[in-house]
Amino acid sequence: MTTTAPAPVDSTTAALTVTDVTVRFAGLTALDAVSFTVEPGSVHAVIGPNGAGKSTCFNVLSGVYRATAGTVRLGTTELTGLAPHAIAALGVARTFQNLALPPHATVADSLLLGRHRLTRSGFLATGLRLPSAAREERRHLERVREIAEFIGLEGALERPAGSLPYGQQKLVELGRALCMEPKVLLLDEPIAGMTADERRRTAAVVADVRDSLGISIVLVEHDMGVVMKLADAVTVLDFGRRIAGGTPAEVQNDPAVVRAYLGAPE
Ligand SMILES: Nc1ncnc2c1ncn2[C@@H]1O[C@H](COP(=O)(O)OP(=O)(O)OP(=O)(O)O)[C@@H](O)[C@H]1O
Repeated sequence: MTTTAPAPVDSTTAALTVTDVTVRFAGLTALDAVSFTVEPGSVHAVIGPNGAGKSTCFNVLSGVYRATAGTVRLGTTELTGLAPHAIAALGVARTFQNLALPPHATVADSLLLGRHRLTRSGFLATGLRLPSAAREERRHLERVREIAEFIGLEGALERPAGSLPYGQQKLVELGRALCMEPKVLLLDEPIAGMTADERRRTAAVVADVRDSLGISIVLVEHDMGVVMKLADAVTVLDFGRRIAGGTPAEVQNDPAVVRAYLGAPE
């Protein structure tokens, strides 16, 4: 579905390693010593029934919540306890479950927001319209165009992002995260609320992000069909604990997973 793929990130992208992460909220253990590894260039789904701890896990990875104990590392770089912007700057980008696009900004401007941390020219150089700043701006716009093409929205660059159908707005969000040139992309229910067509299109883009760009993806998703089709590995949570992990086929047949989903007695 894509024509021009943006240049791939370093194919030796590091693994994202979650080790014994525990998160406690007053009296409640939302995550209990959870460990898993997101292999470079893979789609790793985190699933589980309602209240299992998926969002909490996502929020720890993106730095919104601080783990009570345990570590998160990208390669050898410690991410534990860093602020969200610092984690993003180290190459872990996220999308949001609810749309977080400025309502009147064009698609191009929305994508450019993702380039912000990569912008070198200072305020003064840009303000004075120095040639170096102009060159840099051209480079960013070129990249924005490539990424718009990658997500299939090159024809919509000058349209207000808020005027697009919901599924396309979600793709703009994904594109904005890609504009950060991440090593790992955290996707929080990327297809929730979409039509069947939008779901198919988004799933294809997500697969393409892995296959063409080599970016690792952590996918928190309720739609089992999509998880089973897209994921290379699955971590299953229930009541804050990791109850199973493996390939989609392995976890699907795991009695603990079946019990957790069906609520059958032990
Ligand atoms: N900020 C918070 N303060 C207190 N408790 C929280 C907070 N966030 C989550 N929890 C609790 O932690 C547990 C895990 O919630 P979490 O939202 O991570 O689960 P989930 O698997 O994402 O659920 P769902 O599928 O319903 O979104 C729940 O019991 C929830 O009520």
